[in-house]
Amino acid sequence: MAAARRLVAAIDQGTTSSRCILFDEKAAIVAVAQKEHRQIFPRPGWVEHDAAEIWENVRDCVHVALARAGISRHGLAAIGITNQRETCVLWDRATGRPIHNAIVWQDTRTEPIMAALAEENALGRDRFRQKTGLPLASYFSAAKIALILDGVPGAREAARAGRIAAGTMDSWLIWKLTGRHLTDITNAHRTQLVSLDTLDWDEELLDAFHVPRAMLPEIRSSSEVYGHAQDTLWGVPVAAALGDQQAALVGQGCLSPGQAKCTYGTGNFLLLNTGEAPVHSRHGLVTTIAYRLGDEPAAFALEGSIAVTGALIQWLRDNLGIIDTAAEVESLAESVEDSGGAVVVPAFSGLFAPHWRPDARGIIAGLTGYVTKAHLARAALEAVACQTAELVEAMAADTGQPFTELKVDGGMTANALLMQIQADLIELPVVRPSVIETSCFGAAWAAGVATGFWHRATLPDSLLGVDRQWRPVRTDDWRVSMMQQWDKAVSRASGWI
Ligand SMILES: Nc1ncnc2c1ncn2[C@@H]1O[C@H](COP(=O)(O)OP(=O)(O)O)[C@@H](O)[C@H]1O
Ligand SMILES: O=P(O)(O)OC[C@H](O)CO
Repeated sequence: MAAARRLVAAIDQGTTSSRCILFDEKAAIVAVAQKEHRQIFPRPGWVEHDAAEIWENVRDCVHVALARAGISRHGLAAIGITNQRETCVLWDRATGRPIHNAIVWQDTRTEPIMAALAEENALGRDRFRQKTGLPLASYFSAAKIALILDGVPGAREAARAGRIAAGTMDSWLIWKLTGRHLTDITNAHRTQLVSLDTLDWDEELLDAFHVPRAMLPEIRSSSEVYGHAQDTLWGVPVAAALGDQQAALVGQGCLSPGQAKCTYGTGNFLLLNTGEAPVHSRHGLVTTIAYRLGDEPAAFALEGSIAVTGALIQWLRDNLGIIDTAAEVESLAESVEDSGGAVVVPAFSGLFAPHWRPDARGIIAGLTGYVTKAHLARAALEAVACQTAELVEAMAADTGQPFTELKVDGGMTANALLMQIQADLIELPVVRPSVIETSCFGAAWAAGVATGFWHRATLPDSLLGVDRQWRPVRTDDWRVSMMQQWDKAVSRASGWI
């Protein structure tokens, strides 16, 4: 009998969809399965997901991917998880059912709680930031957990008594797969309940956000065997979890200080590995945990987070109907030479880095009768590139070390026009690897290393080659005028509510 084929499965539980990708030992993609889930918008600024639906989708994706690869669970060496961060779910430990929809990272309803904390809590705005590396923003999970506890009758008492569990999506999936309540440090930190000093749940933060410790998972490294899957995936080791942006950093092979990548998905996230000590930003970036591989010390990163990039293209498709598919935005935008003076600021959830303006809302500025849907498509791509250029600049200012190139990945990097605009705006080469699913690959690699499928010394980027590069071609004048227009539009969008 032929030896069973050994593959590693990455589960990527993203904002809009879940997918499973199977990699072989050469990091080649053997099979992919993907399923979208409902975006639930109960009110403006509110965004929810049904965690039970997500679990079903994840399970289906794994089984479809296995079928496409022609293998059974016996052919799987390990499962690694990567996930949308900050989105959190509370469930009943006895029934395993969520007690409320998951509240998504983009949801802005905790803004008043964060504003009150900044004013009233003894820690104060600066101390929160110093302690956690994160600003007081609705983006992070802690206040979302408290909001559910206060909104569901009896939930707070049940949580104190240990009957309700809370977790980010990694934790929910590990629970569903293995029955164990764990999370990895990269995800745990994004709740804003972990201090950078101890890398553990922090009593002062738990108190400030009114989150009972009894409901929180045990914090583990990003790469170790957490447990073995049950039911139809019986026995497969679940051996890695990383927030999707951290997983992309790992997948791009940015395992040394000074290495950075930008992922273009629903939002954009630029992460720079800063090594074993946290670096605090003076330019609106956040300090985050990059990864902790088994017993190795944790690595930190500086992060620039943009809430809306790919989501803007989805909005053009789903809400305005000016394109049928996300990919069509490229040919539409290419049919014109510029945006015709239109500037889009997609501040749907306020503005994240480097501005942190919860009071901003989206605007389209510079409209005249000349502007067509093609100009809007181009303005949308320019908005993505301008926001990213701001992050590159902030990071260079924080570290005093300008990048020499920008490594990119994620769904939007299929858009060559966007990549060219990006290279022109940052005046640097933009480099795309052969596998743009780097979050999945990073999670697969971390799970593979934990189970001996890959050797720790086999660095992820040695398995991935470069697919394409874009070099800057436009003039300085063009770049300066683009950024000036952008700054002007950002100031108009800020303070809108
Ligand atoms: N060719 C394209 N041009 C522009 N945007 C695209 C293109 N293809 C996909 N996108 C956008 O990229 C996002 C999907 O990327 P992906 O990395 O799968 O995101 P996520 O992991 O956040 O769900 C969607 O928001 C979609 O609108
Ligand atoms: O689902 P994605 O890829 O848009 O990622 C979302 C981020 O993790 C939010 O912090």
